[in-house]
Amino acid sequence: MLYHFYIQSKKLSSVLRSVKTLAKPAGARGYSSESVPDRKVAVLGAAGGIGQPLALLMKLNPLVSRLALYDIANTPGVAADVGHINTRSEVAGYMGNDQLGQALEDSDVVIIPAGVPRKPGMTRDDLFNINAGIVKDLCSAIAKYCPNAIVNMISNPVNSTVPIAAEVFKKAGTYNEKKLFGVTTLDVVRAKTFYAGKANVNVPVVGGHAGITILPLFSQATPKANLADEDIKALTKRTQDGGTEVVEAKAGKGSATLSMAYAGAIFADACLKGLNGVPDVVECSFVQSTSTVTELPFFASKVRLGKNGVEEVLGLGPLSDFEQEGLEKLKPELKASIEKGVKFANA
Ligand SMILES: NC(=O)c1ccc[n+]([C@@H]2O[C@H](COP(=O)([O-])OP(=O)(O)OC[C@H]3O[C@@H](n4cnc5c(N)ncnc54)[C@H](O)[C@@H]3O)[C@@H](O)[C@H]2O)c1
Ligand SMILES: O=C(O)C[C@H](O)C(=O)O
Repeated sequence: MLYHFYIQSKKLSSVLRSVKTLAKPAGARGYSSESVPDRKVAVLGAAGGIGQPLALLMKLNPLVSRLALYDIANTPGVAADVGHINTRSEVAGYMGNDQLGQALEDSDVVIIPAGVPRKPGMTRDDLFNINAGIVKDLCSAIAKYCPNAIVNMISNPVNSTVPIAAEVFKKAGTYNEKKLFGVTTLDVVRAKTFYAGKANVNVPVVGGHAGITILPLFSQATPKANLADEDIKALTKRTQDGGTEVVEAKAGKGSATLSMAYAGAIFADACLKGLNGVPDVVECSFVQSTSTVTELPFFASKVRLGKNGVEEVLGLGPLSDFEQEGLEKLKPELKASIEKGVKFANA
């Protein structure tokens, strides 16, 4: 079990090895002692199903020096618990709107898993009415207290919450398209797992984060398995329905939390590495897009991360006929979700 986790966790190995490596000088981890920058990460929704294991994984990340855990309830307990782990970062818990500013001040990266999860029979869009307001308020506070932070949006529906965040930041005059990310890493994690069992593969997943808007590009998998078209179709559907598979298995007790915390920790780690100047950090993410990718204003693409957030949004690359068809099919739904978010933020 642990062995499997190790194999799957190659990208997160620096995080998971941190307990051991923290006993060594910082230089042993690829940074000289002087060059390990001070980095504050805030998790909003830190007492939730994703928030708690994500707080744990961020506490294990040696790139984090300050960890702020914010929620509307229960953060003192989570912060006390996580804070006893003897790794680099100092942990502080913040609870309630009065403490949100303190939680956010000076943050380099803000991760948002705040909001309600799905129950069986619901779509992610069914969460819009509650989560849109939560995200809008949290983003207004980000604009006020840490306008330069990188934002990792986990709260669903990501296809709409990211455009909401963009509009809030635009209104506040703080929008930086290079620093706003919808976290779609779980789609990549699933595509890799379903495609190749436990092996270390790379599969880009583009589009958005809901049903058919999730488009895994198995034709670009490396290393490539020799699979029949029917198998690729089945893998695509399973990746698109991965969230629903977990929601149904949890039978009313929420959606993916542990795999999401893992995925969120990988993405936040990539953002921190980019900020710290580590070269060639590439992850898929739902970001502001351009006509060189598609006509849609936001789209999940391979993104090169750097000191300022997005360094480069990479093109889609060659698509198979099946993927090209999937791309055309997803556009109307993704466009409508983006427009719904924009309209809500400007109402
Ligand atoms: N992007 C993805 O791939 C992905 C994957 C899984 C889940 N999600 C989404 O993440 C969200 C959270 O899921 P969960 O399972 O952790 O839910 P959860 O209910 O277990 O936790 C949510 C937490 O958010 C907190 N919260 C609510 N309003 C808040 C506010 N205004 N400020 C701060 N915190 C607030 C709650 O108190 C709770 O602790 C859901 O919207 C879910 O759909 C996204
Ligand atoms: O499916 C959900 O509602 C949660 C999340 O978006 C997921 O993909 O697991």
